[in-house]
Amino acid sequence: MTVSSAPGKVYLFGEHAVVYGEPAVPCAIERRATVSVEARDDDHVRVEASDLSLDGFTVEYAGATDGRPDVDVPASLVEAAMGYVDAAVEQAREAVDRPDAGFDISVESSIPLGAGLGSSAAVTVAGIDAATRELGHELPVRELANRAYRAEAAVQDGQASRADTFCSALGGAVRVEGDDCRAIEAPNLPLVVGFDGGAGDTGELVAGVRALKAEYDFAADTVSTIGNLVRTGEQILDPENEAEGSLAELGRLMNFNHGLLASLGVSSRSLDSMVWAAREAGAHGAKLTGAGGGGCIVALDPTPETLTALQFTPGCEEAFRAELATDGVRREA
Ligand SMILES: Nc1ncnc2c1ncn2[C@@H]1O[C@H](COP(=O)(O)OP(=O)(O)OP(=O)(O)O)[C@@H](O)[C@H]1O
Ligand SMILES: C[C@@](O)(CCO)CC(=O)[O-]
Ligand SMILES: [Mg+2]
Repeated sequence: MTVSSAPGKVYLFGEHAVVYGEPAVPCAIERRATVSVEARDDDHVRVEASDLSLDGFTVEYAGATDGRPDVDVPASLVEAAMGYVDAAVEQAREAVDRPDAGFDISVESSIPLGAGLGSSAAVTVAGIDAATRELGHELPVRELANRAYRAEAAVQDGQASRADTFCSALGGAVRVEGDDCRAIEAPNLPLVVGFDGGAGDTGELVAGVRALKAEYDFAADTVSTIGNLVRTGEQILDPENEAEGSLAELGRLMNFNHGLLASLGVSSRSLDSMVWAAREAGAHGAKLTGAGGGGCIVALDPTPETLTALQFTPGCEEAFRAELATDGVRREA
């Protein structure tokens, strides 16, 4: 059996706009998905994913792509649930040129699903890494990130950036602009996450922004304004420019970024109320993170105030400090 884990992430800046070639800065956080893979003698794939919101289920199905699990839930739900694991299996088979390889897979994760913390990227990165290693191939981390990107893009109908998967594979803080993916010096930021217990569908939310952008020039301008904001933010993050007041300025940009995302229709009542709770508690700034629609916000606050305020905010189910994960994909014993 081969086991790999990979971290989730928060976006300091730039989600959604990154899909259209603008830069973004995600940071990996110490919440991980762990995928265990064992090769089988046949071409079946059996997946145990006890953290899925379908209340946990086990399925087994045959064949390379056409076999569908025989479970008593609507096909669309199963597809949504299994899409990323399926796509990871396809990428692993292709990487080692074993189209008929079968696997027993089990997924455990401390990253809430569909909540903006990159659970899909973490599962995909860890899944491809464990499955290829199980077949005796160790992919270089950039190739792993590239394959994980292709898997996410396939599930999200071609609408994905490289940001989540690159960040999860590499760990730390990264900067992604189109195909240009690089590690940046990881700032030690006082990040606080609030989670409303809900989820959003990344594919749908991305499609919504794409439609707005196609309909209105000012929505397209909003997307490029997010890009400009990220370029300003990364200068403040640059350790060479670090100055007193940097945190306050980063926070102000996060607030601005949240407003722009909200105008693109990807916030929600509970995300907005957690953002305001954080601001009123004295956070330097707060914004939704990831695709939005529900899920998580990220705030900047070195004091305990935001964490405490979020714990008492109606609609916030969980709040925690997010430590930067310096390890990306990790080969577990
Ligand atoms: N523990 C898990 N086991 C199996 N599949 C998982 C697990 N966690 C996430 N996934 C897959 O990822 C999907 C959620 O991905 P989605 O991109 O919608 O949200 P996210 O990655 O958590 O948030 P975002 O993309 O906004 O950062 C789930 O529907 C499931 O297919
Ligand atoms: C919304 C989005 O920008 C981030 C989701 O975590 C989509 C993507 O980059 O693929
Ligand atoms: Mg995702």
